[in-house]
Amino acid sequence: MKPAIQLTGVSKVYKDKKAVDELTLTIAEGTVVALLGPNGAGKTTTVSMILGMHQPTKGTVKLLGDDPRKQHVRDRIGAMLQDVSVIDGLKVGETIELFRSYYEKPLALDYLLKVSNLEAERNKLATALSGGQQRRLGFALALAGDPEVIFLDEPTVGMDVTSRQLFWDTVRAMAGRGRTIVLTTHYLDEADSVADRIVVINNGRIIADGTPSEIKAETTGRVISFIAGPSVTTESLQELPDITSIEWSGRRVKLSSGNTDKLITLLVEKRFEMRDIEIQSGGLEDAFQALVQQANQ
Ligand SMILES: Nc1ncnc2c1ncn2[C@@H]1O[C@H](COP(=O)(O)OP(=O)(O)OP(=O)(O)O)[C@@H](O)[C@H]1O
Repeated sequence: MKPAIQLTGVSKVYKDKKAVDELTLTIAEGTVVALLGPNGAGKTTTVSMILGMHQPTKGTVKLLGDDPRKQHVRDRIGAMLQDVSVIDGLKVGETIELFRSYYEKPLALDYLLKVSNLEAERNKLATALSGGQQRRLGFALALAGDPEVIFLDEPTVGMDVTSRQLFWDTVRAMAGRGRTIVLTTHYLDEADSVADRIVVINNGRIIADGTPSEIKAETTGRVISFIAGPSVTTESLQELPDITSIEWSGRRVKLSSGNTDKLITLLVEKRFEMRDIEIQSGGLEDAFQALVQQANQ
């Protein structure tokens, strides 16, 4: 499989902050890759270097085998970034038409309106769209030139459930047509269901890389959850060994651990007040929390 994106020893330093640290990553054509990481991990910086918007302090970036700033490369990529800038005075349909006119073989206007769920807004001024609708317009604009590589930076923020579903169906359909898709998201369930590969970044470095099931398997962690009695506090739980994360939802507490057998024994021995106990295999969310926590230790 030919690489669509190649980063070799890429670093980006802003004044005294190393946002990206010696990142080496190859993304094959036709794959959907999710870049995950906590706030400030370096995801957006990485994407902006792949797009040629920022220059690396060190290392090399190749997009479709060449410098991302070259016009023939730019013509073959589409990006939906966090800020969508709409053009004053243009309607939705006109905005999409304008973007289509930049490309040799654009996708049809009707198709773009359909997949962005903006058919009803076609004659509205783009500036009059809601935040979620503007993001969907950003998606239509990113796809306008039928790009070979598509970048989606936190694409579904502010989208309603129907638009989100349609959005991911379209992304999968684009991947089915051999397009390469790189996305960043904080919605791990979306990454789990849509990505072929997940790359976890923390402090500018890759801390895990694999299929969603490989990432989940990497942390053998499982989850114990129970409804906690009044005496159970975060502090009392933190005294127990092997807990990788503690999450509360009302009085239900969810504990992730690499050794749930030992943990449940300790919880019983130490007479923690518990009812309605459940033990589950950890999902991507738990694997992600555990990976970031391990990396920060
Ligand atoms: N233009 C800039 N000048 C200085 N520091 C910057 C700049 N852009 C990013 N940074 C810093 O670089 C680090 C990585 O930021 P980046 O936006 O790439 O993270 P991210 O993983 O995309 O985060 P988020 O999930 O919050 O979007 C952060 O510490 C951020 O404060």
